[in-house]
Amino acid sequence: KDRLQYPLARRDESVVEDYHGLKIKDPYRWLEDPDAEEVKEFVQNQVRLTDSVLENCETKEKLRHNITSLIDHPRYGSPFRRGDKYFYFHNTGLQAHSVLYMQGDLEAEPEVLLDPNTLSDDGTVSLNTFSISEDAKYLAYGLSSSGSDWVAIKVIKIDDKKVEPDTLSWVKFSGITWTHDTKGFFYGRYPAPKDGEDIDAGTETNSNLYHEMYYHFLGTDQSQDILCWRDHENPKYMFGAEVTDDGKYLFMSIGEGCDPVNKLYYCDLSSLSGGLESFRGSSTFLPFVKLIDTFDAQYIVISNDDSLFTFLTNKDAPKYKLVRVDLKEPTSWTDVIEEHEKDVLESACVVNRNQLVVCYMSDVKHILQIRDLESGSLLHQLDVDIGSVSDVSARRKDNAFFFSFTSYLTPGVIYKCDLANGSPEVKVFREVAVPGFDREAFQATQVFFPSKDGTKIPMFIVAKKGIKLDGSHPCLLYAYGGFNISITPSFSASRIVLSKHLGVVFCFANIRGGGEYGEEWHKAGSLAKKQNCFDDFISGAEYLVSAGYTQPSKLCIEGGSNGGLLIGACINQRPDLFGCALAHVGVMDMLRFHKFTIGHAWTSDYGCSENEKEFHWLIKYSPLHNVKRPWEQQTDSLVQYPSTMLLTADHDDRVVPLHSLKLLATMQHVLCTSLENSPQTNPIIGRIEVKAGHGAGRPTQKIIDEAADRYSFMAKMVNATWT
Ligand SMILES: O=C(NCC(=O)N1CCC[C@H]1C(=O)O)OCc1ccccc1
Repeated sequence: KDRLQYPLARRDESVVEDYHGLKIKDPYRWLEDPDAEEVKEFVQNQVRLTDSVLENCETKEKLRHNITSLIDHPRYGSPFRRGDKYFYFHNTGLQAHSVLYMQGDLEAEPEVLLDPNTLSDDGTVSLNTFSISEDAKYLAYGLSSSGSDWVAIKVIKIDDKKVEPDTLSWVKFSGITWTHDTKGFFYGRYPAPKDGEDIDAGTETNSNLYHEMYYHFLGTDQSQDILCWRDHENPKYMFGAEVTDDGKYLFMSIGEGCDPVNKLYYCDLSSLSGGLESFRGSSTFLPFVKLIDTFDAQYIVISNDDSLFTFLTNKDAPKYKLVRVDLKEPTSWTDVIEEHEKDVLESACVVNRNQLVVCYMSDVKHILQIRDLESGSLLHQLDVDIGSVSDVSARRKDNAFFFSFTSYLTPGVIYKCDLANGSPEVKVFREVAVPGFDREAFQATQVFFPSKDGTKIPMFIVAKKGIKLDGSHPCLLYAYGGFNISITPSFSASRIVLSKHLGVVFCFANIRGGGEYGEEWHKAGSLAKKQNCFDDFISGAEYLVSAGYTQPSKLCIEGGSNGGLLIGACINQRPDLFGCALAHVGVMDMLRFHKFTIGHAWTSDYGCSENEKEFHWLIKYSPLHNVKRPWEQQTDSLVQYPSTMLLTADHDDRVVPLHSLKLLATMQHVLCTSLENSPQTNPIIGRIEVKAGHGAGRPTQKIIDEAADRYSFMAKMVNATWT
């Protein structure tokens, strides 16, 4: 590849910061201001460079066409019930967003309730959250613009589908929780930014602190909402509301980061003499009882019979268990379902009056069981395929429930499980066929490879059937590795196209930091042990090479957000091991991430550079601070970094674009422009999207366009040929 002409970016050598006695330079600090003309110019120069590289990626249009046609199949969400109606989401195939439908019963003619595609002509307005009142009279929904985390809440009256005047602003990281009298709902927000009106919400970087919980009375102005709770002593606290199935209790969970731990307060709504109205105009908070007032563990409300409650918790149970307590005797807890010695108890919900639908994750595959609510004892095990169960939709008063199933080679099936007559009857409720996809042509296997410290790491490998393990195949290795998030099997149209037409073997490594084996697995990839994530991922790559799936020059690694950090760290640590690297919206500046938007919440996994001990963890792997020209001792020559694409977007206010921009400038300087005859011929480029954010709510066309860009870049860089 001929060497690229990179745009030069100013280095401000005067920016030096003292971290606990260590002086650290930050010459691209100026890239942190999205509104600065110089930054806009830097972005334009990078976009021009990337466009010139992408023009020569021959498979782009074929990929776009094939991904479009494979995505163009009908997709459904599990139906869910409110009142006596059914509701479900459906996308005919290429709609920018799924549409919310409702039906009187499962055979009735469905009618559109909310079509987010009508809310903008370019699909940049998306549905972030929603909730239908208990009596199915109202739908409250939160809209995001350009992929920002900021939400505006609106309300529709269901019988005439008229949009009500209610409009709630500056909502963020919030659900919508109706009281069962349908008088209104609880939600979370931040104080409006001082110059709030004229910011392009989602492009600002300031820190989100002082979250608040409010209650909105239907039909009134937001200024009339009552402030239920906030905590000025703890600016990082965030509040989530939930009303119990019987409508009696408001539960508020309090978190201060991303760890699976929360305080849990509750308010007996029936005990409020004048109801919530009596708090209008008053400055007193709701009267909460502090059931749990520490961050020792996570507590999730599963069900209650009056004051007798069932919770899902990881208290003394890193793989979770079900416990019971009577609010009248809040110190005596009993186990309902004990912690399993290997499998993670992921969810439980009440159905059929006195039964539980319980979902375990066992070696990254899901198991569904029916259990007795009172005793927790196992009644039935549902035999589902190897893959992922999601979207379990059940109500205590119903004797049937729905759940979705997907896997690498199963686009999507919705099952209905009927419990009316004793043993469960599971039937396919909806199954989508994907024209042009023949699952028999592929094979999905799970392997366990040893990491650097010997820990066995699960990995899924998907390839065309019968490939020879001769190291000749292009390979795409993906992982995340953080925040207790598990990467379970799912269908990816774009990866099927890569496999079918470019012979790509695609893999998912379940590295530490995720939730695959519960909280111990998460902790083993966090804080002082974050390097385990990188070791696991590197070992996975070495396994794929040694087992003959691929070779370094044909291996592409991909990850997003915390997974983008993974990619940034791994190309710094092992530039020789990969031919291509795709890092989406990565956290790249580990010394400053906590200063922007919601970054402060991630110190639970990363620590914070303001703490000396934690600073020394972070400086060792921070992508921005560990870019150096690779030198190969044995050949006494410079090897180069893999071809690298950093992807970000102007309205990403989850992981602000400055992370990718600073890393891009640093890599181009250290590896390319600061060296006359730089050996770096592999491109180092940035794909910077406009009117787009972190990923949630991205319209279908933008998903397709980005996939075509990044995978045609990959195809060219690993010399994959189209067949
Ligand atoms: O920040 C996150 N989630 C973590 C997140 O989005 N992260 C964590 C690291 C970078 C990025 C990612 O990997 O997507 O969500 C916002 C939130 C809501 C409620 C309570 C705390 C925080």
